[in-house]
Amino acid sequence: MVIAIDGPAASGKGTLARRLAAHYGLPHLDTGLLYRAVGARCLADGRLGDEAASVKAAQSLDVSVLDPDALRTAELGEAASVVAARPGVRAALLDLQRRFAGQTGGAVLDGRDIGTVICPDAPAKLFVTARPEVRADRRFRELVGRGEEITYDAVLADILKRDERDSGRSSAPLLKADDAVLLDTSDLGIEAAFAAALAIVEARRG
Ligand SMILES: Nc1ncnc2c1ncn2[C@@H]1O[C@H](COP(=O)(O)OP(=O)(O)OP(=O)(O)O)[C@@H](O)[C@H]1O
Ligand SMILES: Nc1ccn([C@@H]2O[C@H](COP(=O)(O)O)[C@@H](O)[C@H]2O)c(=O)n1
Repeated sequence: MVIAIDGPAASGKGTLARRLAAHYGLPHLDTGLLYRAVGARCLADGRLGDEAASVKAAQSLDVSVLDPDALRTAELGEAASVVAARPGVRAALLDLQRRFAGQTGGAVLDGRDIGTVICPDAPAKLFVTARPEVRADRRFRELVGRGEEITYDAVLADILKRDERDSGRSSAPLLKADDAVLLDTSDLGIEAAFAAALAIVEARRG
């Protein structure tokens, strides 16, 4: 079974994707890490503004060496969102995501365009969201917990800016697929959100 999970930044989709993958014994791909890795390469080369360089970075991405801890910074979230708006970057990362989803037994993928572009035929699709202030608070606590020096206001501003860029781009914008189930986790703790997500997937399985 393929489970496709989309939603805006820090909505909790990765947490739910990991929990669902563990529950069903499926492999999980956090597709945001791919764009973060491309953004990181471009930043390191001083070429974030260079579209051709970002496409090349995406084409030569080695997914076996992705370091989630190093990639989950606020700076790389922003860089990822910049390169992710470029059609050539998205095209370069399409096949590997589809191959991952096509594994025997299925997979869980989370991102922005999983239900709309990468796995349009997935039987179970969730669109996970939460109010921006709630998402900012969760992400602020996470980043501070990991030692980043950042303010709540800066995190909220980053989230709003990324939401706007991700939703407004012409190539694979952040969108709820018509057949995705909306799950607002604003007033749900992690366990309650997982129970709700599991119920949605079970209903689709049945
Ligand atoms: N329902 C919840 N209640 C409280 N905290 C949550 C909940 N879901 C997730 N979190 C916490 O919020 C933060 C963001 O969650 P997560 O990384 O799953 O979001 P995401 O949508 O995958 O983010 P991104 O798009 O940036 O990858 C994490 O610190 C996570 O532990
Ligand atoms: N399927 C995807 C996944 C991610 N992006 C872009 O990457 C940025 C970082 O993603 P996180 O999930 O790690 O926050 C995100 O803001 C998007 O711009 C994407 O376009 N498609």
